[in-house]
Amino acid sequence: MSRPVLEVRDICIAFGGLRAVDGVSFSAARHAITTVIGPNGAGKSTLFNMISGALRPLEGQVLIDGVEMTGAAPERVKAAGLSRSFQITNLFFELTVAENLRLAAQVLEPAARALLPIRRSTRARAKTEEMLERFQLAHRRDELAGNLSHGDQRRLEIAVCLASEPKILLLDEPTQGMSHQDTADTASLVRALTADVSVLLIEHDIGLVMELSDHVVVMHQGRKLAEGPPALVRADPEVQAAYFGHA
Ligand SMILES: Nc1ncnc2c1ncn2[C@@H]1O[C@H](COP(=O)(O)OP(=O)(O)OP(=O)(O)O)[C@@H](O)[C@H]1O
Repeated sequence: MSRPVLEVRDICIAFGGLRAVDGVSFSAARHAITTVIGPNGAGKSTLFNMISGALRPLEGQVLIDGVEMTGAAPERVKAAGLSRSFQITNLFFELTVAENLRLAAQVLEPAARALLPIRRSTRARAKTEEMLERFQLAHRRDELAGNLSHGDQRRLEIAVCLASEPKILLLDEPTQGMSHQDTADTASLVRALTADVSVLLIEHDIGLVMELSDHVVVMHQGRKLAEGPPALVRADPEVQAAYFGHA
């Protein structure tokens, strides 16, 4: 079995007296979708914040592709191959769809070319075209990102995260606030992403969790309650009691 793309070992953090994440360990396999679920306040966002470098853990380790990244600044974690979608806040609303993508893809250019005119950035331009096609945004390429529908903005946000060719993509409720059709389209897009990238997802919609996930990690009150394939996790009586409100 190949080395997991992400390993979290016995990670902890406290806010005042509250152990918001308390001794959580799990691995995310390459080219798979690993989903973290749990009731409100379970510690999911705090866990993501420690993985992406926004918060420094009190104890434990985070390894990306075998390299220790515990407590590293978000820029270093990003350079190590982790990209995080902050819903739509990574977008520049006053720039066009294509410009948003080209900016994100600019990191693919060798440093020596960084100051050359944009028309010479061949890799960034090719990546922009690829993302426009793949995310069905080509017809909106010259539209300002701020003018897109909510669903298109969320799709552009994921495309922007992917444009830098990360190894692992953290997505926090990618379909939140989307229409039924946009949710279905985005779910199949996320599924297709695993050809290039490993996905770590926070998702509340249990239907989507079951449909998309290869592996599910259940959190409850800061701790890991269970993990495994989606159907097994869903059938677990402890998970039923804590998450679905019945035993
Ligand atoms: N910066 C902070 N300072 C103090 N307490 C915090 C802070 N961030 C999170 N918490 C607390 O830590 C616990 C875990 O919160 P977290 O946001 O990680 O949960 P969550 O599972 O992401 O919840 P939700 O599904 O509602 O987003 C909660 O009790 C929350 O109030």
